[in-house]
Amino acid sequence: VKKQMAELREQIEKHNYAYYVLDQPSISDAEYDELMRKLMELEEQYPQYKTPDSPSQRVGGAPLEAFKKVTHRVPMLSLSNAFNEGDLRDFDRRVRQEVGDVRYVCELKIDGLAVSLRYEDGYFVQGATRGDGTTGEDITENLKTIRSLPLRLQKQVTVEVRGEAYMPRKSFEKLNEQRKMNGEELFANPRNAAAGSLRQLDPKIVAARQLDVFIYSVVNSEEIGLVSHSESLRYLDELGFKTNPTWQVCETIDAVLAYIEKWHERRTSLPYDIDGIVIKVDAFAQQKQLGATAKSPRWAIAYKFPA
Ligand SMILES: COc1nc2nc(N)nc(N)c2nc1C
Repeated sequence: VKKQMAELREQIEKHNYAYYVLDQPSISDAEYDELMRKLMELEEQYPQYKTPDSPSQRVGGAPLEAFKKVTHRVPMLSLSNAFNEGDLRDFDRRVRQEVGDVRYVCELKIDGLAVSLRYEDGYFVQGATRGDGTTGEDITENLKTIRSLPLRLQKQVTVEVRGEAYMPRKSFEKLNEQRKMNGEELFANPRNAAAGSLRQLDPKIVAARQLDVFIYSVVNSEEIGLVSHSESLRYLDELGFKTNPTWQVCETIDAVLAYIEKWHERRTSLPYDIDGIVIKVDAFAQQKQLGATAKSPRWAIAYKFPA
């Protein structure tokens, strides 16, 4: 039975990955539900074979009294902003003055909320909100309900990663439909809906909100031996995280401006809200040279779309 349950977990997480990370369903919902039912029945009968990474942990346990506080070992900084081409050219000039020739990585800035996820030997052990950058709230149980968040990585590594939890626009519209029917106050936008959902003390409510997450950085990248941001993004894919596939290396600020133009036009075709573009120096050695202020990294900037 123990082996049968391990195989069931493996199978269900494989379908989970295909559906929620690759967006390519591998079995029908009915078959998936049947596998889940079978696993939860066996976990009822043989609790001794239940494991922390079991997909049954995603449906949400008992509501919490309150959220525990979490101190971030590496502060979660916020990005400084650029509002026009001049700001971006100033950023590029300053960076080149300090580090010489440089490559950037451009990414969509998802309009959600920053989260930090810790894994030990490949198992998800804790997830927290940004909070004030130093102290956040432990929302581990709520984050487990996000189907694209792996409960166990493809490698047995101890890693801390950061990303953006968000509510896809379809989930947002469905949620507000329901709230309208129940005469409840509507959420103003997907970002508020995601923040409000992750602050729920009852994980079962969170599970129903159909949140998602994009992972965009490895905190202990040096320890792991990664040398650039683009390499980290590939590493995150290998570990089984959901990363946003639209990132691009840009050798010049003109290429950055072109990327911004492209995604400013295309953003309504995305299934989630973005509020800008993030530009990062790719090489970690150069990021280190540029360092950070108390508030923000000096090797990255967020270009905000005009409201
Ligand atoms: C390096 O720090 C960051 N990187 C980011 N990257 C993306 N794509 N989106 C963000 N919101 C973001 N936020 C921060 C603080």
